[in-house]
Amino acid sequence: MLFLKRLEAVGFKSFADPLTINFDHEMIGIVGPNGSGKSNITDAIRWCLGEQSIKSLRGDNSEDVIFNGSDAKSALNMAEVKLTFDNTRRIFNLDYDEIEIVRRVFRGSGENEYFINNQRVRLKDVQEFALDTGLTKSSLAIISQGNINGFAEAKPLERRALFEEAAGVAKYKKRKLESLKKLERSNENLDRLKDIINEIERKLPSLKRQSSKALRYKEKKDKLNEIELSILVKDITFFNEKLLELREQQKVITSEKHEAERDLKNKENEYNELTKVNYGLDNKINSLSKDFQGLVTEIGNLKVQKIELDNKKNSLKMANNDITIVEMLAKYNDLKAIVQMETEKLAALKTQQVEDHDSQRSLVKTQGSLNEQLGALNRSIIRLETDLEQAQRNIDNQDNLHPGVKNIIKNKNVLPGIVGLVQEIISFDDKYEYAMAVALSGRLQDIIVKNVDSAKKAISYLKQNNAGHATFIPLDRIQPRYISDNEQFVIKSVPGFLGLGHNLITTKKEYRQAVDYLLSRYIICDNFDSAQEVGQLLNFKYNIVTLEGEIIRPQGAITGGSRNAKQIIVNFEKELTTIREQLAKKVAEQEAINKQLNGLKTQLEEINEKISENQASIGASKRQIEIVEQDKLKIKNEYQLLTAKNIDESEFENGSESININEMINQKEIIKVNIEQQLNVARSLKEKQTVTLNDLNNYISERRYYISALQEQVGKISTDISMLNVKTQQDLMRLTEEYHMTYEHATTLSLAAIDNEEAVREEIKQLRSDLADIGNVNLEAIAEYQEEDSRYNFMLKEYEDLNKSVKNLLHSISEMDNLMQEQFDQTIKAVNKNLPHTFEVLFGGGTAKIIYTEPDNILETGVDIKVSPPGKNIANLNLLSGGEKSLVALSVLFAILKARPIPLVILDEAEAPLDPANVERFAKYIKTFIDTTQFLIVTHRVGTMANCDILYGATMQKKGVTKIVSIKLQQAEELIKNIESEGENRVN
Ligand SMILES: Nc1ncnc2c1ncn2[C@@H]1O[C@H](COP(=O)(O)OP(=O)(O)OP(=O)(O)O)[C@@H](O)[C@H]1O
Repeated sequence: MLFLKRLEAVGFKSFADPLTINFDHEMIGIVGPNGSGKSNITDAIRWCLGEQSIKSLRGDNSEDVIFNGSDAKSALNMAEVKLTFDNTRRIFNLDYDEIEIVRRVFRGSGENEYFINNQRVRLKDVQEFALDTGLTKSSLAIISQGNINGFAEAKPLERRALFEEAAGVAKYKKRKLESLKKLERSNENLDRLKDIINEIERKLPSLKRQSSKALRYKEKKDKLNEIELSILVKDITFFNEKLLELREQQKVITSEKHEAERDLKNKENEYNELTKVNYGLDNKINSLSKDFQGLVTEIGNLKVQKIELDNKKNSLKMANNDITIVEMLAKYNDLKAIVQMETEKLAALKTQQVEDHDSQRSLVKTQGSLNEQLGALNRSIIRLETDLEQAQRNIDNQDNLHPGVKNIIKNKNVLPGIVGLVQEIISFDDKYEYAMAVALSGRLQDIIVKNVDSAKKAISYLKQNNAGHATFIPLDRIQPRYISDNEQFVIKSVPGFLGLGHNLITTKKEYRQAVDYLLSRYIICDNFDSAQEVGQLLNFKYNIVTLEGEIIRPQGAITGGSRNAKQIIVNFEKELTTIREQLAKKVAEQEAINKQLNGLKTQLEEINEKISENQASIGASKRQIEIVEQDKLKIKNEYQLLTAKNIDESEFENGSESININEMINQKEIIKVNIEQQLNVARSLKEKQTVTLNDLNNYISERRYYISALQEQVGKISTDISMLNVKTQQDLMRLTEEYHMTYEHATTLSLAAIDNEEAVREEIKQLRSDLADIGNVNLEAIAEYQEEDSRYNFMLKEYEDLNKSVKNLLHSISEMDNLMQEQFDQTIKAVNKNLPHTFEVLFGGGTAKIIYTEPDNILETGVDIKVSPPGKNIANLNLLSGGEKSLVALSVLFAILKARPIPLVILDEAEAPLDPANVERFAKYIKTFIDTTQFLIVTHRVGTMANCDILYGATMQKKGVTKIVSIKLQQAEELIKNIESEGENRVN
């Protein structure tokens, strides 16, 4: 039978050159001198079929099979052997007519590669294949000179292996061994799983308790959180609405209060004016009363005088009077002098009066202009107050800020380390407004924070609440980069260079680093020409900004055009401060004018008093003149009466009109009536004004009371606002700290509806008390329990599966045992049937029998062999000669081949110990098996060679490199002769 079709090798042992041997015959002989590489062919076949024992391949390590180099050829780095089998009889369980097996090994890595029909396979696969060929270490399919006696000398158990191989149970045994190993591993795993399951079972009940307690806690806590969050949001919303309402109320009441205060002021002014008028009326009434009384007295005096004169006249007429004329004249002259003096005094008083009136007019004029100024000032103050309110509103609302920035600033109190915005910490001269706006463009709303950690927290806050984004400048991290001293020195001399950006900013010491960081690489120039010059000097390396707001960027890009400063830097704080300053200035001006007006008022009062006093003095002076004139007239009349002539014609220009006392009395009466009328008018006026004054006084009291009530309300609202602010802040803080969200974000959530707030608050109380009752819980126990429970179930399942597979393994082992036992026993029986015959053929008589050492334990029994060569009775195989031992082994091999054919048998000088007659018998007998077995025979024996179908000669034409050539029997015989004669020569 043709089985092994071809062997190809390169680099394997002495096969340095590529070698191909076509085994196209059933009985192939290989001949050649010692060391020519014949046995290397057998080694190559075994190695290719997965032989792992390097010792049996006559080497020390796996790389020893690679060609090591010789005088003729240097060493190779790889060995490769390829075997091509005929598989038309499907000896290999593969659906191919031809099977190629390749093995390679590489020097250095020692790595082996296996291929079956060009498919890379594992060693195990190739070894399974080898079992199908029967060409394994322990089989009788490869018999060499070295192990031919081994069969006879082996122990029964070692010999059993050979029959197992022949019975084809070796592969089941191998599988059984694997199954047993697997069984052992599975049992170990079962123990391990049992331990784990026990451990989990111990832990699980306590974990379950903890988990269900934690679940109860969590359920209540979640519920509490949910409704508490709703309540919190509801409260904040309510507080916000209430705050709006209160602020509106406060505004309305404050404006009402202002209105009332203005009204009060007007009424107080009115009251003061009226009081002043009343005071004037009192003076007038007093003065008129005084005049009236004076007139009454004068009229009375005149009447008495008239009576006296009438009496005197009568007595003078009756007797010589004693009154000296001289005395009368003297008296008269005295009175004349008094009149003279009094008239001069009167003239001086009138002059003074004119002057006082002038002063009074000038003061009134000044008062008028001051009042005008005051009016304008009041209007400015109202305007500024409105602006102030607007600025404050802008600050409160912070509408100019980006949403992210606004959110951070709003929550500044709950976020750590927030310092403020860039726009809040800087100030600079107004003339740099455009330049700074350009230099800081986009950075004004950067947020300065104390450190990187604060920035991180703020960013995660923004992320968590989806509240926009912002840029942060951490003071502990930023590193300003400055323009070098040399460069500064160069540009300082350029006319129009104003300074470096950071040097033109005023800020607190602690923010200096941030300002330097933002502006230290900006150069400020007064116009574009100087900016251009600076740029050229520094090779356009830095930003250069002009006062007009043009900017030359590094590498020369220019931005410019018209701008609106107000739109550039919207700094409400600054605006607020400016308005406050303006307002303070106007209020100071208002106070100064009020002060001036008060001074004027005092001056006017003084001048009015002076005028009234002067008026009174003029009146008194006039009255005095009148009285003295009357005295003069009296003397004149008496004189006339006495002397019947005028006292002094020159003195009495109206001498023709004699003074008539009656007439004087009449005149005085008329004046008196007139004064009386004036007095009545003044008194009734005063009465009316007193009523008005009282009314005003009452009104003023009422207004004051009303204002203080309003003030009280404003105070109360302020307290309420503060309280609400505190509550809102507390709730917002809880929202941030406990729920990690902003109010705005919370309002976007779908929260539990609160229909009955009282009930919900009651529920919160109940939940809190429930939670307190539950006490300490381990929330992680929930996940732990779930994990452990599913681990437990998983382990149980594993345990069951493994248990099942153990049972399956046991079952298949027992099946394999049965199969092996049956197959083994059948094979032994079949071999025993053939052995007597094969024994007899090879020994030329006698008999042999295979026996079990433990017939009751076929599965493990050793195998012995009883032989009886012709005429001999042998108790022990060791007693046989070397040749006999070889013949026993060969007869068993042939018995096996008869019982169960093996496709390939390799015999490496197996017949060497036999004598020529036995060699002949041996070779002829082989011939009877070639229908079912292919033989590869390494031989030196002519008898064998003569029976081979083809002979190959192994030579080493190149030193150390085997070459195989096909030779004829005659050439082989000559070759053998040469070898033998060379051997004899060496011996001689
Ligand atoms: N790795 C190797 N590299 C080179 N040559 C090797 C290597 N391994 C073995 N050889 C050579 O192979 C030869 C042995 O070959 P082999 O045993 O096949 O000879 P043989 O023809 O069977 O000899 P004999 O008739 O004495 O049994 C030796 O010369 C040995 O040096």
